[in-house]
Amino acid sequence: MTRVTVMGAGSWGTVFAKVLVDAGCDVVLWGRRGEVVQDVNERHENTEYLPGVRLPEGLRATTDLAGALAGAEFVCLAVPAQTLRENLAAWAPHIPSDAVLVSLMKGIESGTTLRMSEVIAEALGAGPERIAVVCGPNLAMEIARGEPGAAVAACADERTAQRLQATCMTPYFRVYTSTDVIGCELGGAVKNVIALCVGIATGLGFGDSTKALLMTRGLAEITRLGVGLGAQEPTFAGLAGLGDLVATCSSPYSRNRTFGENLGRGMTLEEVIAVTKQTAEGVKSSRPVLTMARRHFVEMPITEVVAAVMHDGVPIEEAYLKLMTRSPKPERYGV
Ligand SMILES: NC(=O)c1ccc[n+]([C@@H]2O[C@H](COP(=O)([O-])OP(=O)(O)OC[C@H]3O[C@@H](n4cnc5c(N)ncnc54)[C@H](O)[C@@H]3O)[C@@H](O)[C@H]2O)c1
Ligand SMILES: O=P(O)(O)OC[C@H](O)CO
Repeated sequence: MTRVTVMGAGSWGTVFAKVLVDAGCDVVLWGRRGEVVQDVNERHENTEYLPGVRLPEGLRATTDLAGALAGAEFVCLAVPAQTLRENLAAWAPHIPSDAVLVSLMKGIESGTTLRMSEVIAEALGAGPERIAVVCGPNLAMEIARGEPGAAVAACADERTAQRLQATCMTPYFRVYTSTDVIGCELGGAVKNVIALCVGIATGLGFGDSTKALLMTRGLAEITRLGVGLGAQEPTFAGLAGLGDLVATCSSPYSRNRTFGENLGRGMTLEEVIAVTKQTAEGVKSSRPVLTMARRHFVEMPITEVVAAVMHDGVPIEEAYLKLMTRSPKPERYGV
């Protein structure tokens, strides 16, 4: 039995741990809070994050860091992107030196503009053959219910990607491999920024034509950035690109889309932050994504207005006008 540790007992960490148990692994879920851990162990539920979802009895949860990580062959990381570096500093002494480190996260580190795999490499000094990511259209609640879903397991080393694929495939969760770590991570992180914009449009009362416009042009700017940073263009037509963008921008389960929708409905940024209990990665990631884009001379107009609304106090009406009154140009997809 493959021994896997999942670090972070929020929505996705808990669901991915369930997937791993269903795939036949020996899984330990590490959480910070005793009450969540107790809930998982005693009631087989994570009431706070996934009310009503029955978790497998074989899933063990713990707050004991050393015990959780001892003997892990895969360590899956599912904490908010902006907390990863400080967490890894505390976890590092307990992580087995040959464990594969799997990012389940979809964010870009503020300040450094690093992807999660890059933060892992820096913080743990691990080589690319030990660092993988899992990305795709995976809304926690839907995968938790066993609805058919799929993801991409990406690693620079194809054999590691294949090992990871074998570790988390179930009859309801299909996993493909890729060696395009950059493309998968950027697809996952930047779609959150586009979903914020789609949410704002939804909150303003706009319909499917506007949403399709934002998703299509959003994919164009994600692809431009990705290719500029060395990703493979076809990745953005796949599960980690188009797939995740469509799922997130369409789903009322998406925290990013919901965050934007609340803003579009007229709540202030402070009010939306106060009612958002789970992680909406696009809010903080919008700024470092824009910084990367500028550094690489990539135009990202949707990201630009989202970052302006989230960080510079620009009113959404102004942002909307700015997007719609850009200079006329031919339609271009990708670079
Ligand atoms: N929820 C989904 O549907 C989904 C799907 C795929 C990927 N993801 C990605 O997974 C990552 C985690 O998201 P989530 O949905 O589990 O978020 P969440 O908000 O549901 O849970 C976050 C977890 O991290 C913990 N946490 C918060 N601050 C922490 C800190 N400083 N140190 C340690 N732990 C801390 C919380 O207690 C909680 O257990 C994000 O990058 C997200 O984009 C989420
Ligand atoms: O709830 P969100 O907006 O973080 O999106 C969840 C997943 O990333 C969808 O694939």
